[in-house]
Amino acid sequence: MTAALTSLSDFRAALTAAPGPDTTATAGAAERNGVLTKPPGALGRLEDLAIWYAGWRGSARPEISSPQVIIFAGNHGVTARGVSSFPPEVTAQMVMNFQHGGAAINQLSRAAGAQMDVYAIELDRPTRDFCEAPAMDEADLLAALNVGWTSVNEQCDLLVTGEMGIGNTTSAAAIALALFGGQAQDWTGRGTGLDDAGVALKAQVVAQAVALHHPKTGLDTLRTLGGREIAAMAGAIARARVLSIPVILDGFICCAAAACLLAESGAALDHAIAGHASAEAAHPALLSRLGKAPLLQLGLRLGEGSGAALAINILKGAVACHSGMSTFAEAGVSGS
Ligand SMILES: O=C(O)c1ccc[n+]([C@@H]2O[C@H](COP(=O)([O-])O)[C@@H](O)[C@H]2O)c1
Ligand SMILES: Cc1cc2nc[nH]c2cc1C
Repeated sequence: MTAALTSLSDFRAALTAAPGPDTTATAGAAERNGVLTKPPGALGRLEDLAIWYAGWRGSARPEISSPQVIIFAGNHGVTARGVSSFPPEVTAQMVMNFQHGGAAINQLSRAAGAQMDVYAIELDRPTRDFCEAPAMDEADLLAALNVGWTSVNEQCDLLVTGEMGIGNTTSAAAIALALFGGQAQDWTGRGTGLDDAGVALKAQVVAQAVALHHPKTGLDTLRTLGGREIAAMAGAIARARVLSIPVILDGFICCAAAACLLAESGAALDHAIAGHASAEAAHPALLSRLGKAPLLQLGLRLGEGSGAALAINILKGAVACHSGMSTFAEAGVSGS
């Protein structure tokens, strides 16, 4: 089992020191891609995906056989301000639903052939209302990062992190505002279904929180404005980076977690792609700040890792073509 980190500086150091992709495998995969039985470029983005995946797995002809989907759940003190259209008890109720196999992500994980794990993190101890105080202290942040860090199956060959947390689009909007600037309205959306008046109130909450803390680093942004499930996603994505396990990012909240890592290290997300653009209004802008183009755009706004889980099969398709197709020479097909 993965050992827990003992300090935030250990976390930073591990993230910064993580190795990049295997350039020999990348070059080998690019060469193989050039001789497969198809017109050059005919598989479009699938070709780039397969070569990228090959580099991270250290093999010019890789396979995807063991994806892992991990769902983290947390509760948010800021829900007391009326920022969500659902009550906070839904977080724990949905955790039960995940555990009984009844949620969308259970079905999508099964359809993708993925192992699915669920971590409910101190649901009866919500983070503090970040309009009044930092959401977490350093010990809370480290504990939540460690839930994610230690949850990654070292044998998996692809990771999706998803979340459940009523109120967490407020937290994600505050993180985006703190890291990327602009106006609170630019990052504030409807979440589970607020009306216009609700969105206006939520934007005030987001502005107030960022004005109170204006954090200077990615980890301090996570601590002051984040939530436990958001920190756990960051911990898992970072652990995957250290283990060279490719990651598919999910919606607005998952990308806010990822953005905190990017603020710590410019190469922190090189092992990650964007599964989809969610219907949360600011998600496309957040993806562009991460430098990621989404694979899917289906109008999803569920969270739970749902869009990323759907994208597993696209990546599987890319890698299956890359590794399974015959070359022109093998198939006796004439080249151009
Ligand atoms: O993934 C997204 O882009 C997304 C967009 C809107 C809502 N959600 C989900 O809805 C919950 C947060 O919405 P809210 O309105 O309570 O902040 C949380 O459980 C998320 O998983 C997720
Ligand atoms: C029912 C429900 C399911 C969810 N799954 C992720 N976020 C959610 C929010 C609600 C409200």
